[in-house]
Amino acid sequence: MPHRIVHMLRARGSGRRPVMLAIAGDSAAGKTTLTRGLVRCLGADRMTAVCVDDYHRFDRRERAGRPFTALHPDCNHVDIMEQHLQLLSLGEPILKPVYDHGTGRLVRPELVRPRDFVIVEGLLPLHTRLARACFDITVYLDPPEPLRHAWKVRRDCANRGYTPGQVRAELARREPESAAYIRPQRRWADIVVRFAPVAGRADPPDTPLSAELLLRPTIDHPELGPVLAEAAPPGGDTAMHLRLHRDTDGRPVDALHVHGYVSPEESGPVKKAIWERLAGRADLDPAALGRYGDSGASDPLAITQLLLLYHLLDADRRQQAA
Ligand SMILES: Nc1ncnc2c1ncn2[C@@H]1O[C@H](COP(=O)(O)OP(=O)(O)OP(=O)(O)O)[C@@H](O)[C@H]1O
Ligand SMILES: O=C(CO)[C@H](O)[C@H](O)COP(=O)(O)O
Repeated sequence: MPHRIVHMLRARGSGRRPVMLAIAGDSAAGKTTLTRGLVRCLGADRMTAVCVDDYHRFDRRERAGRPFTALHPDCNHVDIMEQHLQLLSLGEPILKPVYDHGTGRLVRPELVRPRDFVIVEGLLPLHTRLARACFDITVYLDPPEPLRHAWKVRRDCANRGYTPGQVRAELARREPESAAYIRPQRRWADIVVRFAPVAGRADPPDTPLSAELLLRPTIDHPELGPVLAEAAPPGGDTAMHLRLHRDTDGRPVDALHVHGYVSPEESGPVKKAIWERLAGRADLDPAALGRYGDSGASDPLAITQLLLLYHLLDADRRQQAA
């Protein structure tokens, strides 16, 4: 059982090993946006970010003639990705392949030495049991499909040389593989994050998207109830709350909602309280959180990133105490 051996090796290893965070999701689900803020906040000298789309087996031209898309496990070196995740999780360097999204070509591999924290984002980081065994924290990004499609059209046309019609045709071609290989990874996430507009509200057009975070009991989350109650405005019209949801398997699960229209008076104390739980880390840069696109700023995104920082530092603290 190789995944059990990975669990054992990671638990037994003496000395510090990297804390591993997976961020899985479909193309243009927001993985890079979430990752970028974490790296900037914690510092690139302490955090390594790896994109597992680099393990594509075929370049864009070769893929065009195949019966599957970039989402299919057969279109990726999943076995090599697994080997590399195991090495990174034990603190060992890898020679990682590199896929250039601008040109669609596979280029010269790069040496990656894991720092204290490693974020692994991409299409299939939670696809196999062995890959999943390498992570301390797992996240799945789950925006509504129409929003993700709009993000993908905009991004692929601006940065990857596609026309809107090409992107829409590719999204349609990918749908069966999204259903078969990408979306099933949601099940393995400790935290499922959905950025979306709030239905039925007529907020000004630049209002950030709201965030809904399913906080599954597979890891220990910070106690947010009292913090939210304290920050709630008088009258009880709250823009941030914890509710009990039914997960896809019917089990109850906490869901944290942070609405895009949240006021700084309400979000400020909650951010401060989570920040204080980060053990007063003066070395973190809070200004890096909540940024998207060229100049967008979002409190729901900042709070999502703060919660992930909490988990990264908490996993690191537990590991050092063990
Ligand atoms: N929370 C958010 N609020 C507003 N826009 C967002 C948010 N998250 C992502 N976006 C926008 O969606 C687009 C796609 O995001 P991003 O590049 O982070 O996705 P990705 O999952 O890394 O994509 P891929 O895996 O295909 O490279 C970007 O234009 C980004 O600005
Ligand atoms: O799903 C994707 C993640 O970004 C890409 O589309 C995939 O990596 C292949 O890239 P492209 O076809 O744009 O060269």
